[in-house]
Amino acid sequence: MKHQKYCLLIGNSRWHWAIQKQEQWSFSHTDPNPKQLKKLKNHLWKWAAVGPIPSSINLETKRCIGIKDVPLLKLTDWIGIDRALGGWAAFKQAKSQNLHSKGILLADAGTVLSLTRITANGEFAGGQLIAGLKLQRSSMAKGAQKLKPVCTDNLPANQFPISTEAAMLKGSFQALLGSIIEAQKDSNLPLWICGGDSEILFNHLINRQIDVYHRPNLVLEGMIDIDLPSIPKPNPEQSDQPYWQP
Ligand SMILES: Nc1ncnc2c1ncn2[C@@H]1O[C@H](COP(=O)(O)OP(=O)(O)O)[C@@H](O)[C@H]1O
Ligand SMILES: CC(C)(COP(=O)(O)O)[C@@H](O)C(=O)NCCC(=O)O
Repeated sequence: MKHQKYCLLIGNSRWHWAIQKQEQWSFSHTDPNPKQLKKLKNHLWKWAAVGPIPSSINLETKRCIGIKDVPLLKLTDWIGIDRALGGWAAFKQAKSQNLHSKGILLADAGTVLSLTRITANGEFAGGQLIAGLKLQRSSMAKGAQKLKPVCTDNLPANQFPISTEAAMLKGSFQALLGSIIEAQKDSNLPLWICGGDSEILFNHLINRQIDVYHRPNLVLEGMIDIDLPSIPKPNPEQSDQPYWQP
């Protein structure tokens, strides 16, 4: 089966792909791989980056999504494109289900946990940035003499573990969970959550009487939907375009 087109978001930990097969989009998250990207760079439909772009590859600038392409109001030019796209996609989905009357709060649990507030009118209204789960754990190991890198992702069930590693795992997770719960309380907005650590966070959030919607691939969904004035709209009749699977 041929892949008609794909989108790439370069994150700070991983590369995130949306791949269209026939009429269906699927999503995949890979380690950065400049060699593979070199092979397919001429076939990318749209791309965007908040992480490092390999210097050896010239990706087509007309296919790069910028802040100006995202139809939210009051966006700053320094906000991460992943926050803008995720916020727009969440706002659009909320609006289509009539869940946007108060606005929304987006939590993107990536390398950095970004909290992004969007008003009922679709305006960017600030947020918070917190070191993400892996980053918290690696920073503790780097910055404290007696803390070693954690070797597992398994979250301890015990709220107050005895071992150092389990305490690091639990503490970093609670830092994220607590930040999200507190921000949701402060904003009193429905919470949308996406990103690499969103599933485990969602599983802990659903029991907390919070209005929470889990859409792990919101940023890629935003990329698929966004119109770029510089590139033609896809022709659904044309199924023999070049393809590549990450
Ligand atoms: N295979 C994986 N590789 C790296 N991080 C992963 C993986 N699976 C889940 N994660 C979690 O995802 C988080 C990074 O989220 P991700 O959405 O990949 O970040 P980014 O968009 O910044 O590249 C990490 O904190 C980590 O705990
Ligand atoms: C906050 C981020 C580092 C998150 O990146 P990620 O963890 O998703 O790779 C990124 O959105 C970014 O570089 N933002 C620029 C600053 C801002 O949004 O205010």
